[in-house]
Amino acid sequence: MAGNLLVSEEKSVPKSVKEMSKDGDEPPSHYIVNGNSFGSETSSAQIPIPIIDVSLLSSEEELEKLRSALSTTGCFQAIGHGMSGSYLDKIRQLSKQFFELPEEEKQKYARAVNESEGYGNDRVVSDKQVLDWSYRLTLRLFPETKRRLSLWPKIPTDFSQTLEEFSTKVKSMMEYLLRCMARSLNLEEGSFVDQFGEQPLMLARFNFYPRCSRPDLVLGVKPHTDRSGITVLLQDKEVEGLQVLIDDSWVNVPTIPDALVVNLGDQMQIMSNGIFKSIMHRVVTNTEKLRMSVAMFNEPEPVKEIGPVEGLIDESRPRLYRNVKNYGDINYKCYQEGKIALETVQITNNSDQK
Ligand SMILES: O=C(O)CCC(=O)C(=O)O
Ligand SMILES: [Fe+2]
Repeated sequence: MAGNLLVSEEKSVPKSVKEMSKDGDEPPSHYIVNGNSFGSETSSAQIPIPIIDVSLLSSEEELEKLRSALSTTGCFQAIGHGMSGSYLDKIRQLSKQFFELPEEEKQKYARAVNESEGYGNDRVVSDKQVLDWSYRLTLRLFPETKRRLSLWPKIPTDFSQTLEEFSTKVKSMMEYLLRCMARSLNLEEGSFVDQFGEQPLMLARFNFYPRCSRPDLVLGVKPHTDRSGITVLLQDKEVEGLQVLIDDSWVNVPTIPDALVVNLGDQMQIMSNGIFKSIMHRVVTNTEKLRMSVAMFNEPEPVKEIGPVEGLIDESRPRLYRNVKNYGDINYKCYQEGKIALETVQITNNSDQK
C-alpha cells in the first residue's frame, strides 16, 4: 500500500519492557507517545465514576442510574455483583502467581507471531506504532470449543479451574447487565443479548504493567475504545492506572477493592444506536509500583449480523450505524491502518441505510 508503513509481518522488539524496567532505562522512542509529555493533560477535575449496585437493578431507580451512566460516561463501578472481596482477591492472586513465574516458564505459553492469544507484548504491525509498556496473557474462554488449552498455564495448578469458574460468573453477569440495559431503554429484555447469538465470544486478558522510569512519556495502554460488547475489568487492589476520557479530560478510575469496572465497547454503541457510549480509555504507568488487571471482553458471534435496535431509531434519532458482521475483524484491520473503526460503520448520508 503506497504511503502506508503497514507491514504484514510482525516485527521484533530489541529489549524487553521487563529488562528496561529492571535496569531503569530511559524508554526508547518507539514507546514515547506523541514524542512529548502528556502528564499535564490528566484532569484534576473530580468527575465521579458512577457506582451501580447490580443486586438492585430490579428497581427503577437503580435502572435509571445505569441508563444515565452508560449514556454519559459509558462506564461504572459494579458492586453487589455476587462475587465476594476474598473471591476477587483469589483472581488477583492467580494473575500475580502467573506473572511471577520465571520468564522461561511463561514463554511456554508465548503468543505466536501474528497471533493474539498467549503471553507476550504488543503485536507490532507498523514501524510507526507506539508500543505499550505492558505484558499480557490473552486467552479465549468461549465458545469452549475454541479454547486453546495448550496456552492455559499449568502453574499455578488451579489456574484453569479458577479461570473457568470466574469466566462463567462474569459471563452471566454480562448477560444480566445486557438485559438490564435493554429494560432501562424500555426495550424487550432480549434486544441486546439476542444479538450476541448462540455462541458469543469471550476473551480474558491478564495485564501486567512493570514500573516505568518515565510515566510522563510512556503509556501502559494507549488511548483506545474496546471492540467488545461489554468489558468487565478487575483492577489492581492498590495501584491505580486506568483513566477514562470524559469531557476532554482524563479522569482516574479509582480502585474500589470489591468492585468490577464495567465499560461498554464499540458494539454496544452500535446496537444502542449511539445512546450508550463506548468510552475512550488508557492506562498510565508508575515509577514506584507495578500494576496488574484482568479484563474480560464479550463479543457477538462473528457470523451474526448486529445493528441498532429498531426501537431506538426514529425521526429524531435516525439510524447512526449500518448493520455489520464480525466487527472484531473490522476493528483489527482499522487498528492496523490507523483508522477509527466506529467511523467506518457510521452512516454518513441518507442513501446508505443498511
Ligand atoms: O488495565 C486496565 O486497567 C485496562 C486495560 C484495557 O483497557 C484493555 O485491556 O483493553
Ligand atoms: Fe480497554
